[in-house]
Amino acid sequence: MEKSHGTQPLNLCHIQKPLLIINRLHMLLHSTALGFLFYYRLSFFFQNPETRERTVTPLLPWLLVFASEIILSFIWILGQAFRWRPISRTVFPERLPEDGKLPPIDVFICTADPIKEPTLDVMNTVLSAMALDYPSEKLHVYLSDDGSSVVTLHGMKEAWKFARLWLPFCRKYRIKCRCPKAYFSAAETGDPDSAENSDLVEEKQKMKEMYEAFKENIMRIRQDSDHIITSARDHPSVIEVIKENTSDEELDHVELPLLVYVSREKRPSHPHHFKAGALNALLRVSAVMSNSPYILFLDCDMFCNDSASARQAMCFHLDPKISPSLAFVQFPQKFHNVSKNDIYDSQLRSIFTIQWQGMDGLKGPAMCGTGFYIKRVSLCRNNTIKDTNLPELQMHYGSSNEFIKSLNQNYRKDLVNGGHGILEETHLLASCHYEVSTKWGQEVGFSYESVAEDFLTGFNLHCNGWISVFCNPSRPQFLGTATTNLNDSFIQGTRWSSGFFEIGITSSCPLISGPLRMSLLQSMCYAQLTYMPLHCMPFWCFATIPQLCLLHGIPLYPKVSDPFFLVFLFIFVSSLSKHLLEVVISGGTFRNWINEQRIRMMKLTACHLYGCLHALLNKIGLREASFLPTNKVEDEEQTMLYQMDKYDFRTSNTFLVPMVSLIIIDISCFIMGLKRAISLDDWDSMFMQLSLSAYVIILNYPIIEGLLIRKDKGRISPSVAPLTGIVATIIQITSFSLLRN
Ligand SMILES: O=c1ccn([C@@H]2O[C@H](COP(=O)(O)OP(=O)(O)O[C@H]3O[C@H](CO)[C@@H](O)[C@H](O)[C@H]3O)[C@@H](O)[C@H]2O)c(=O)[nH]1
Ligand SMILES: [Mn+2]
Repeated sequence: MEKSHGTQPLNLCHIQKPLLIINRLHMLLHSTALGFLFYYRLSFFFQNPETRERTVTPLLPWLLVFASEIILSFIWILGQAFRWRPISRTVFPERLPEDGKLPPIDVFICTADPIKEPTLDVMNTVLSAMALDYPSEKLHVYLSDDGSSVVTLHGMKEAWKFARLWLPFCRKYRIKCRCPKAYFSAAETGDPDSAENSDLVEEKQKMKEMYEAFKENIMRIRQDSDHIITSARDHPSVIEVIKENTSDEELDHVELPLLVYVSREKRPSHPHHFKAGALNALLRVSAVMSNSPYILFLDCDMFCNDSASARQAMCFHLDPKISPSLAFVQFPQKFHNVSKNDIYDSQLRSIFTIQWQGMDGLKGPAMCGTGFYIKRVSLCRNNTIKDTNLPELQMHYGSSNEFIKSLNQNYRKDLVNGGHGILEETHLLASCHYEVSTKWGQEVGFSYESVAEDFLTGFNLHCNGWISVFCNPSRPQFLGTATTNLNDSFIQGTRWSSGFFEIGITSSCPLISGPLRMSLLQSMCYAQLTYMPLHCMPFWCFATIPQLCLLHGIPLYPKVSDPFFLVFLFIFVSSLSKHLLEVVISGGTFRNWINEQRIRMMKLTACHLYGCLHALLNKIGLREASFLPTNKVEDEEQTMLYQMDKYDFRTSNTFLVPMVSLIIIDISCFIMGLKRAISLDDWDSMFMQLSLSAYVIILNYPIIEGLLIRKDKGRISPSVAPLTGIVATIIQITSFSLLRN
């Protein structure tokens, strides 16, 4: 086996043949049906004006519904690019060269708020990263603290002390899950059975006590520093290499990765650009310290669940066939706190099964901010500038000559022995004015143009000819904290929609700049993601226009006796069943499918709408971009509701009002429409519209339940009702006057 590397491949790629065939067949059938639909809609305009008069359908609703169908079909066509060539990959880490030949890795973890992101959990992530199965002299862990909190800094020191005990334990017993919290709380971690090994049982117990002590220390720091208030928005930079000596000789000899605390300078006068700004500061600071050619990015809520990820990523980065153009290896985001029925689709199933596998078969998945190993040069290096042109280099990268030297990959500082003068340099690099009139945030590092910094940065890399791969081994490599309440899901969903849509309305729009710089299919994938929030427009139309027309007896769809009825029926059934198939293929259930349809509808009504609005307002300068971190504190009551599949409606009225108004309109139109259909015996022409309203009502049943039936804390507060009543009435009256015209 030793000799085999070099001859045997480090990774393999398989095309998912059956899925590919099903997908393409479905594309053919569905698009044919869409063709018929367009024919039906268009022929309306060429009808003899006299007959049109008799069909009593006014032009406006017909145009609105047709426009919605066009938008939906357009996004559907873009989405087919994900389904064109799905692939999967296998890796063979045992074929990697010996440890001495492995390249160094930096790990970047970022945290922003010690209240919303509990220090103990952040430290668990830090520990799991320090304990990656990789030579420790080649591993450097950096934590960026945007909250600049003493609790976090002291927490790091405690984590360092605990790592001295924890790492040898993990190495000795080859523990897979090296996040202590997860290891001690899980019933099953996939690790060697302790029943077989009495040493392990004993040591595990001891280790658990040590962990409890570590936990208590962190709690104590928290209490002790309650009175120290640092402003997260106004503070100098703090950079510290964590190193604590003990009196224990033996422990002092345990080899640990370099651990660095970085809190960049922040001043109200300078925009800090949220996470992207924090990551760029880390890129610079780490460049003059360890300057590793590869970097693993982690959010503070995402721990390493398998210590093997670094080696698995290297199976791609060290593969001579793809390595020169490979920018990053993306692992899926998986979550430790997702319930079986997953009512908020917190696991983002579609993205991490269907979409990323599909992009992997093209030029590689988009970047998702956490859980990826990237080549440093792909983020920092601009090959068009000559190494000797210092003024131009400084215009690009800023004034630090040390940083510019680091662009030469062989540059490395001996930090363990002091790294003379380096700490001063890092303060310059982490200062808030360092980036002023440089290319940071534009051509260098993470992009500042969108709050979905990861997505845009990945897109730019693909535009510049880089590729990426998606590595999805059966054991989750990283586990994060998913949002498990409506409020956080909405805040996150709004941020993503606005971030994505922002990109769609800039000059770097995937539809324009994409096809010129990457393959057509790859740019279609990006375009689908950026324009996906636009779904809210057709959705709002479909959930109001046909219903209001129903109320007024205006038919918008073919009669049941018309052959075109079958076309519409087919399109509806075909898209629902394709979604069901995709859910089932990725291990989901019928229940998951319904829940996904449901939450998708809720998100469309509220957060995609606001996302698009925010993006437009940001664009014209009427609003300032914001990145609210999600809440990672476990709330018992909320977790209980989530586990019981009950929506937690304790969210802002701005989200609730549109959702509830829509449902009120639908119900009232459905009842009146039904009455009308019965009295006039007009089923034939109104059947489609009746079914559509029924579908919206059934799917949104939890909202009705939350409004009228539930009595627990998570119900929809009755105070919303008057407001929604007003909104619903206004919509109905305007529509009435419009339709009568
Ligand atoms: O000003 C800020 C704001 C956030 N963060 C960090 O950014 C990370 C992600 O924030 P989180 O609140 O967990 O947001 P999510 O919506 O869960 O993040 C998803 O979406 C982001 C883009 O919107 C990506 O960057 C993330 O990787 C992806 O997991 C966390 O570690 C935060 O500490 C900062 O460092 N500085
Ligand atoms: Mn998160």
